[in-house]
This record gives sequence, C-alpha cells and structure tokens, in this order.
Amino acid sequence: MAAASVSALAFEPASHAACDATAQLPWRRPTRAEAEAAVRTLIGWAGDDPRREGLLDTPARVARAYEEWFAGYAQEPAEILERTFGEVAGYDELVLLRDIPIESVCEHHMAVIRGVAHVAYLPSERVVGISKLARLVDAFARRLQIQERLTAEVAEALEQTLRPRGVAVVIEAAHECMASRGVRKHGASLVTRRFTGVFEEPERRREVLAALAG
Ligand SMILES: Nc1nc2c(ncn2[C@@H]2O[C@H](COP(=O)(O)OP(=O)(O)OP(=O)(O)O)[C@@H](O)[C@H]2O)c(=O)[nH]1
Ligand SMILES: [Zn+2]
Repeated sequence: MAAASVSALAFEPASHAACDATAQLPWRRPTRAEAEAAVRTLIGWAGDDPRREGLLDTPARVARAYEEWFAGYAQEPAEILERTFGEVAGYDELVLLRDIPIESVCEHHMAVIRGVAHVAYLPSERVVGISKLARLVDAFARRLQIQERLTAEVAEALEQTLRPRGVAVVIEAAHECMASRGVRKHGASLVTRRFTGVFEEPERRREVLAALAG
C-alpha cells in the first residue's frame, strides 16, 4: 500500500502519559484499548493498513500475546522459591539444572533472545524443587531484558531466597536483533555468567564450569 494512504489513516492518538517518554506525569500502565491502538500505529508504520480484514483482529491478538511474552512482570521470584525441602539426607553437593530453554525479549529492539540457561547452587541444608529453577529463569526472562541483567537477577534471587553456599548461572543465547537486522550475524551467541559465594573462588568456579560443560 502507498505511504500516502497509510499516513491518511485516522489512528487513535497515542498522546497519553503511559506512552509519552517526555511526560512529567507518573507512569501508568496503558489500558488494553490503548495497547491495541499502539499496535495499529505500528502496523501503519510497517506500511500496511490496519483496517484491512486480515489485520482487524491483530491488535487484540498482539495484546494477548504480550501477556504471555511479558508474564514475568506479574511474577514474584521469592514466591517461586518459597517451598524448600530439608529432608535431603545430608546431601550438600552441587545441584545443577542444565539446558533450561529460555526465550526473552531484548530491551533495545524488542527482538527475541533465545537460548539456554544453566543454573547451579551448592545447598546449605535446604533444596528447592527443580522445576522452580526453571520457573525462576522464566520469571526474569519474560520481561524486557539485556542478557547480563537476566543472568545477574536469576543468581541474585537464588542467593537471597535460598541462602546457599554459592550460585552459578550461565546463559548462552542468540539475539534476533543481531541476526534478522543490523549486523545480521546468524549463529552468534552471547555467553554470560554470574557466580556468587564459594563459586567466586577460581578453583570452585572451574569445578562448576566443568560440571556445566558435562
Ligand atoms: N550487552 C548487551 N547488548 C545487547 C543485548 N541485546 C542487544 N544488545 C545490543 O544493544 C546495542 C544497542 O546499540 P545501539 O547502537 O543503541 O542500537 P542500534 O543502532 O540498533 O545498534 P545495531 O544493533 O548495532 O544496529 C546493540 O549493540 C545490540 O547488539 C544484551 O542482552 N546485552
Ligand atoms: Zn536487541
């Protein structure tokens, strides 16, 4: 469609405090109607006509999809790790969950980050259900992120809630913003690592990295 006809569309105005980065008003979450209007604006910006039949329901679908992609904002990491188990027969060795698939969204381009996370900790008395490690990763991944912060937040939440002797988090992920646009480097992946407690010691760090490598 021609650019002239797109610019002639009567989009709903996006002049509310929720979207205006320069506004002095406190931020508020936009309504669903405002979110859908913003999607119509982006469809127009892409060069298409949001009024055509195939696109009529798209803003509502995108709003629903956002609720899944960004479900992490509604999750409280400490609650995920609330239930712990103390009957471990003295087990005090490494607990390591490897290859947890992750999907996140980069906060610079809102493009997908996809990869795996490895989460390890050295318990002190209590352990957490392993599914909770994956849930914890998701709670932070399903937000706008940079990988370094995602890595640090997972480690910090485990450290604060479980108080283990040490935590190691390694994430390896490909950034769609580097593959489908910009520098266009398919296959490159970013590796980020965070170590706390005993894993700050070089020897223990080597041990956990060897375990992570399988
Ligand atoms: N450190 C880090 N950088 C990221 C992450 N996700 C995306 N980026 C980078 O964020 C940077 C944003 O740079 P800008 O120069 O502001 O944006 P840009 O002009 O779109 O940059 P290009 O992607 O190089 O075209 C880019 O280099 C991205 O590759 C991440 O998780 N961690
Ligand atoms: Zn990006």
